[in-house]
Amino acid sequence: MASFRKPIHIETVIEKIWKYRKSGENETVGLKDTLGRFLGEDIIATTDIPRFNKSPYDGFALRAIDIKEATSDNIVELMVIDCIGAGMISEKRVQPFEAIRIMTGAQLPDGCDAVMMLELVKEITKDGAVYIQVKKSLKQGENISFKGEDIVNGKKLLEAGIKVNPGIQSILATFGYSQVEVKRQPVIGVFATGSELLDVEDHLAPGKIRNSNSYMLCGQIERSGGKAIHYGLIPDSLEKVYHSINRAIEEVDILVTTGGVSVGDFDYMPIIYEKLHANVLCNKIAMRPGSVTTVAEVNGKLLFGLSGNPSACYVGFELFLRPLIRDMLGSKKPFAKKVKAVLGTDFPKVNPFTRFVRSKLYFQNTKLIVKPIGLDKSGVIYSLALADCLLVLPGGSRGFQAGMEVDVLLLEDQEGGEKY
Ligand SMILES: Nc1nc2c(c(=O)[nH]1)N[C@H]1C(S)=C(S)[C@@H](COP(=O)(O)OP(=O)(O)OC[C@H]3O[C@@H](n4cnc5c(N)ncnc54)[C@H](O)[C@@H]3O)O[C@H]1N2
Ligand code: MOO
Ligand SMILES: [Mg+2]
Repeated sequence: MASFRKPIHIETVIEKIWKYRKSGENETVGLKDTLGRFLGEDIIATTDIPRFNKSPYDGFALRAIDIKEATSDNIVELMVIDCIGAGMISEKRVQPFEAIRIMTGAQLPDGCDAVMMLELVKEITKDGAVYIQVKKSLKQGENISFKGEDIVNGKKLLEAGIKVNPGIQSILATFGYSQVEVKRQPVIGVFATGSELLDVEDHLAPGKIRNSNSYMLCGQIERSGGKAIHYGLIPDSLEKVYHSINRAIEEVDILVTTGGVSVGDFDYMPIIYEKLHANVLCNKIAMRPGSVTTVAEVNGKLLFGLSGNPSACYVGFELFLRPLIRDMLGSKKPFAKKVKAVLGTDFPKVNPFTRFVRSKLYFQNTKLIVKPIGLDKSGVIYSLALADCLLVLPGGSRGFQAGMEVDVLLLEDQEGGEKY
């Protein structure tokens, strides 16, 4: 007989699971392998950037004072005494009315305080010496990239827990990090349970469907920064599911199952939690979809029983597993980022539980508009492919009208939020 389950609030679930979160350890990886990883250490500048005053143009380094009066009617001639490219240093020092030919990126020679672009001067040769004819003046400091203008030595540039993007890889390379401390990726095992399930390569048979949740969950785990172990399928068999879970739980930081958590005859997960002597933290959450999301703890490890219904499974992962994974990766903003948007269409359906509607964001002039996408049923999959956010509609007895301001949780954002 199905037992009554008391729904609990999302915040309470977070509080309960947060007690079992584990801070992730660090590991060292080569710089090329850091993309998408999370920094395990703060990154502090160890030099000024640029390291020296340098030329941003191919041109001539000169003294601004010498060309102060230069105009097209008053051409000033400077003698060119040297030529340097990036990586070269001039040993010469300019005297009045002298210049040094300089290429982009080369260190500005001592005594020079401005750079004139090549295209703006005429070069001539007189008595075997090269001169430039200058037709315009420059201010002191004009056309120079100054030492430290980008980054000052000693500045804290990036905090541990930030996701590495290509720009961060450029910083790491600049400061000589051939090896980088990153957070170890939490390992999350995924089992799909259900006798109706087939593998992707299997031919369809009457009453059967292909397992899509495992692939979706592994993708969600990887999008969150974790490492997924795809354990495959288990039919609805108490013994098989129990033994598979018992074995796998040793190999992972968190174990996720989909299916079999509701009250059906073949929904064995509740009995399996008992058999595992698991501490069930929740088995009904005041949310839609995903109300059957179950979380249990076995010897300090979390076991998530997500719904078999694909959309409920997806939402359960995003609300509870994503923040846990991000937290283990050292993120100070482990939750999905929440923004305000304008509801683009009426949503009359009422529900006592908070609803998370797969939706899409649009810009309309300067306004951010959110519209539900696809069918709002927990068994559907198409909306998952198209959604870039979850529209949050608080539970209650009234529907929602177009034009109302609503909260939206971003699915693809990488910065995150401090809470829901
Ligand atoms: N009498 C009641 N029935 C149901 C209740 C309830 O409260 N009382 N809750 C409903 C809600 S809400 C949900 S959500 C589902 C949860 O079901 P389970 O978590 O037990 O999942 P299953 O029964 O195993 O499967 C549900 C559905 O999802 C399909 N499925 C399962 N696994 C996969 C997979 N890996 N890939 C794709 N699709 C999958 C499965 O074939 C079913 O159609 O229970 C409601 N019932
Ligand atoms: O637990 Mo269900 O997800 O509301 O369809
Ligand atoms: Mg079921």
